[in-house]
Amino acid sequence: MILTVVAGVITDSSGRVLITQRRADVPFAGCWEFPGGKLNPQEAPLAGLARELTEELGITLTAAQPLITVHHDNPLTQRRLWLSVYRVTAYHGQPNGCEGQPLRWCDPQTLDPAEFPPLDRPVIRALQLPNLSLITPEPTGDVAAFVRQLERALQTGIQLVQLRAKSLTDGEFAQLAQQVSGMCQQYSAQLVFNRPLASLQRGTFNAIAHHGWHLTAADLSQLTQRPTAPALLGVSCHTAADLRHAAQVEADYALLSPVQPTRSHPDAQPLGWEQFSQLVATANLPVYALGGVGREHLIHAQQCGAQGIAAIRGLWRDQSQHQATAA
Ligand SMILES: Nc1nc2c([nH]c(=O)n2[C@H]2C[C@H](O)[C@@H](COP(=O)(O)OP(=O)(O)OP(=O)(O)O)O2)c(=O)[nH]1
Repeated sequence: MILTVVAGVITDSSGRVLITQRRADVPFAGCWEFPGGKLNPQEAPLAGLARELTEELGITLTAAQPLITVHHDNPLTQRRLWLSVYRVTAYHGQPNGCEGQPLRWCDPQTLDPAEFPPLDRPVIRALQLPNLSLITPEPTGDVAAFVRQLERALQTGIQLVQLRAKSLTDGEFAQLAQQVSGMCQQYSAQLVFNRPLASLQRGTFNAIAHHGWHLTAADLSQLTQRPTAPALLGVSCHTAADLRHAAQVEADYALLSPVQPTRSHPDAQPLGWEQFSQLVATANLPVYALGGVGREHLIHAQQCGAQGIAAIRGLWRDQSQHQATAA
């Protein structure tokens, strides 16, 4: 049996999101959740969301966009629950706990998955992650120029940076990472290191503040559970099996590639947007589109269910810089 639940993320003018507490006499009693509920038979998702938000909060929904859809199979009840979460982008009225439920407005970065039903974990991650993810190109020797260009990219609003420098030794990487980490902190951007799993597990870069890990699909396949060390764990995926494994080890997000033909991997067979959306639909974690994409593909990627796009070339220098360089 399939049960479909819709929920809405309502945001106030300072970016805080509204969460509500579940009653004591229902499953997941006392947990916090995003307001919403079960769809009625034949009910369209947005109509169901509008009904639930009126019943629970006394507001009138006028616009919403998909954020993420996640699912859970319960082997005991043989029930699959689909939870589709929308960002509420416009509504009328003032939210109230119409059913006596407590309400809280929270900074998304402070949401604690332990206070929510387990299915909300990827939903919370989706709220905490930006929609653009920069992968740095291979550094070519001039570290100062590399860091300057990174700063320009951060100034365009990049909030998630993957430092990828395959040609550097661990020692060289650590030196560069110190500077990159300082720069990312200055712009409040999240930073992940793309290094072999063994180096990351050895704690080679532990002295460098506040970084997460990014693992290749090959390294992901070595994991049997989420490593305890990084606060943020990103993984590269190319297949449905990779995505399943990423969700099993509770990675925070995946980069799924290549969506389109790309110069960096000319021999790889592109997924195309249709297959990309099919894979994202059951991924159970936030997924970025990677491979031959840039900012101009962001809206399309999100329409395909993605968190956003990840790119090297497409985000390292933005279009205006390209034009300035060309001119
Ligand atoms: N609304 C909501 N439900 C969630 C979230 N996360 C999550 O696992 N769920 C699950 C819990 C429940 O199994 C199911 C929602 O069912 P529910 O019984 O609360 O829905 P409802 O409001 O239609 O309740 P009712 O009228 O039938 O009493 O979805 C979430 O963030 N929001």
